[in-house]
Amino acid sequence: MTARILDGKAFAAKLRAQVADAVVGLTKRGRPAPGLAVVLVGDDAASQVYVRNKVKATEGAGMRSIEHRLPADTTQDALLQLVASLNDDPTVDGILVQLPLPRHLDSAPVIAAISPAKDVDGLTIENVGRLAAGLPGLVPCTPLGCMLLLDAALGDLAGKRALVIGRSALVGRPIAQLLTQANATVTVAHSKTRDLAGEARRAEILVAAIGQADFVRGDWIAPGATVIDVGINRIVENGTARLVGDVAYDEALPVAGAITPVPGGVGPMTIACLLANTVVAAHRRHGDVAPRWSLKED
Ligand SMILES: NC(=O)C1=CN([C@@H]2O[C@H](COP(=O)(O)OP(=O)(O)OC[C@H]3O[C@@H](n4cnc5c(N)ncnc54)[C@H](OP(=O)(O)O)[C@@H]3O)[C@@H](O)[C@H]2O)C=CC1
Ligand SMILES: Nc1nc(=O)c2c([nH]1)NC[C@@H]1CN(c3ccc(C(=O)N[C@@H](CCC(=O)O)C(=O)O)cc3)C=[N+]21
Ligand SMILES: [Mg+2]
Repeated sequence: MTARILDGKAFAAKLRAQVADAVVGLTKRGRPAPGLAVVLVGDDAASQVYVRNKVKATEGAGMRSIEHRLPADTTQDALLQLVASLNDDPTVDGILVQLPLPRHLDSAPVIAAISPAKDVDGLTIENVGRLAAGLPGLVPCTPLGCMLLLDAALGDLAGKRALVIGRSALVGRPIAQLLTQANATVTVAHSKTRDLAGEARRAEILVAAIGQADFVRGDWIAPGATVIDVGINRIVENGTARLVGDVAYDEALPVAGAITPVPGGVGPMTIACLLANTVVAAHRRHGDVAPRWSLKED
């Protein structure tokens, strides 16, 4: 047996097409094309990849991309001022500040400065609270992408045992909340978890968001489980660099029922969801009913 490969690139293309349709709809009602502003301070490697792919996708969907690349020695005040000006800019519907910031900057006040209505990363206290309370808001892109993939792969998740490895504000925690909302039975593991392999073996859905190359081994995976590999790890082998996930993919392939590859899995979905969130934010700002996204076969 070999796992069904969940082709994130293909699913993301489908979502981007839905986003592009929604942009056409907005334009037909006389609304401006949605604008997405990205702020990158310094030169974090994972963020560089993200920004590059994002600019292309934004323009491909008929949206406007606004890029602010600031030097690594940018001051906290300058960054806060930039965020304030993006909040006030009527041509900007979504604001994303790339994390991590250089060490001399404090991310909490920067995130707090983002208008919740433009917070397409879903990181402000307002949107975190809305997700926790089950109220509509803006949901972080990677968790949203994982849920769309799971919905397409499995349909109803009610009663399924899910393990999320990782509890970050950007990835692990919101994924666990969305899985709970979808009626899965959710366990959250982290660096203090005892017998992680044992926890993993019980999971029908396994989400790895750790940041360690090939950390989850093949014999941790329950036969037939659905594996969502969020990790983006750059490794150098025989002098050449490549991206690998948090799951030992070759070991997992003969055991899992379905699996996302890296690259080509969750990453492209994150970008498509960023566009989707920006279009949702634009609809709400204009008082229009926001679209709903689904990648299920129809
Ligand atoms: N595909 C995509 O679109 C995206 C991919 N990523 C990638 O996903 C990965 C995770 O990102 P992020 O959540 O931001 O990372 P963080 O470093 O913020 O969080 C990592 C989490 O993994 C846990 N962890 C670390 N080591 C272990 C271990 N040995 N055993 C069990 N748990 C462990 C940590 O536990 P503790 O809390 O106890 O420290 C923490 O909760 C990274 O590779 C990142 O590059 C991130 C965003 C988007
Ligand atoms: N505020 C904030 N929000 C984020 O969501 C955020 C962030 N900061 N900082 C950096 C991480 C990392 N991240 C990625 C998203 C997509 C790809 C991606 O497109 N990956 C593709 C392409 C890889 C390639 O081009 O080689 C893939 O996996 O197939 C990668 C990495 C978002 N992050
Ligand atoms: Mg990927």
